[in-house]
Amino acid sequence: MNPVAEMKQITKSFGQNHVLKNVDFTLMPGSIHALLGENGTGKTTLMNILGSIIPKDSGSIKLFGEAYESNEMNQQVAFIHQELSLVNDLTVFENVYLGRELRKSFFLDKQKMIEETQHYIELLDVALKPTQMVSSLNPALKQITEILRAVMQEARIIIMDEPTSSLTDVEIDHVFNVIRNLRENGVSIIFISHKLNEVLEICDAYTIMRDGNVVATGEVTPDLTEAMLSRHMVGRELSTEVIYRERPLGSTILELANLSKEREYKDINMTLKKGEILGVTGLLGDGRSELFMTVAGANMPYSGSMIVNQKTVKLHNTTQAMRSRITYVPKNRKENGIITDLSIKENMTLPILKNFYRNGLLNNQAILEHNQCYIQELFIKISDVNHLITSLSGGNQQKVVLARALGTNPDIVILDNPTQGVDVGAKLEIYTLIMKLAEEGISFVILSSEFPEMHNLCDRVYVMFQGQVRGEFTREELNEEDIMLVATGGSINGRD
Ligand SMILES: Nc1ncnc2c1ncn2[C@@H]1O[C@H](COP(=O)(O)OP(=O)(O)OP(=O)(O)O)[C@@H](O)[C@H]1O
Repeated sequence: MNPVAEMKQITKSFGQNHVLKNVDFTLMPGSIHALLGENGTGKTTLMNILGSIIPKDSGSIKLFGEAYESNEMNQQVAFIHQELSLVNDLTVFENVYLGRELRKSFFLDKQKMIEETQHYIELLDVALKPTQMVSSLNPALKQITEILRAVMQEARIIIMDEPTSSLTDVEIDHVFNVIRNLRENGVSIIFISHKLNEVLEICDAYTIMRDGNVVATGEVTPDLTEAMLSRHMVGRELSTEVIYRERPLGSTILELANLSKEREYKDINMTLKKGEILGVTGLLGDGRSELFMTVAGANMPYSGSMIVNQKTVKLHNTTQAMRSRITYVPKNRKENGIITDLSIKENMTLPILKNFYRNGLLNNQAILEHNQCYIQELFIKISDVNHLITSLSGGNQQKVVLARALGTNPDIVILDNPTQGVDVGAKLEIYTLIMKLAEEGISFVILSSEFPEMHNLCDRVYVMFQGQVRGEFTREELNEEDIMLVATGGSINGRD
């Protein structure tokens, strides 16, 4: 069998930053191939070259056996980025045909487009309708619509950049079925991911990059383990110790009493203690993000009461929340977390910029020192803080967003999906920092779908289902099966 893509000795630099140093990458037909590596190691850059989004500096590429210059567009290679490019206000078939609509003389041939879309929906065996509005789809079906678009463009190679990073377990299964279906139809998939369990579950082959080089490549065999993959990724053995440390907790710092918001969440009663790390989990539609957006002053109006530091507060906006020393990192960094037109420095310090004025002038040195502290604590890979935030890799952008939140000197930090796109080693570093700050008395609310994340960090976990709290687990009671049961509407031993 001949490879469908062969990249040889690829190099790429951005200024003085030599990102790819003679990288070789081979993709076989009908293979699901994982591309792995720490944040900022060059995975997206390599794939941007294969997908002809940016040019290489040197090296050669063969596609389907023929020499290929990456400045030519090639419909046979599709790149599905983390931030999906669908138009919410259009239907599935309109999105699929966007920019290449079928016409009958001067008019759009809607009927034909709907029929063709339906044909491919059946081929992929998914529960979609061509005429459904994209805005009504859950994240998994949006991801699948992107895949549908790629397939209908006759793509033979589909690059997926962390396709599951904002999906729940049930949705991931759904997307995986579609990916397996594509493999059966001879499509090759490049699967960029930091979730090593998923790599072992679905991939046939893997390539691991470190610092712009390929350090390992091979087949996914039954004896391959997550530990083996992560050792290659970070170049050392990663600690398997749980980061959680027993410690005394303070008095209640946040109390939510009968908090309700129509169609989002109902009768929420929760408490958070000083220095506590509280997990809140559930499945799609559980209402946890909406609830804590309210607590962060970003989702009004609500009924019920909120007591922060013994005072009843009525928050109307995020500035008021910040005054109550509540800070918040939203999920979906690209849409809600970063300001793309601003530099790394500005993104890191924006909410506290006023603290750096001396006699009416901005003290740049103080900003740099503040930033430097977090760059070191969170191991952020940055060549120049004055560069645009978008010049950073996804995982490093996420760390900047975390640094911004922690830099506001908060009492309560709400983190929604905090380690989205962050590599395995860096995750542990973030958990270690959270634990250290909790020991210093900062309280955390971690909204997460990842059990290992909660197990590493949390003192207590609330489980939500359809906008209501349906279970509360102490650390001793934490176990994945019971949480899943409650998250899907069940109850354990008669408990609700
Ligand atoms: N357009 C750009 N301008 C300047 N530097 C860039 C640009 N794109 C990427 N880089 C740099 O190239 C390096 C590799 O980034 P890349 O996005 O390829 O990493 P990655 O392995 O995909 O990381 P992650 O897992 O965090 O997504 C980073 O140091 C990044 O800052």
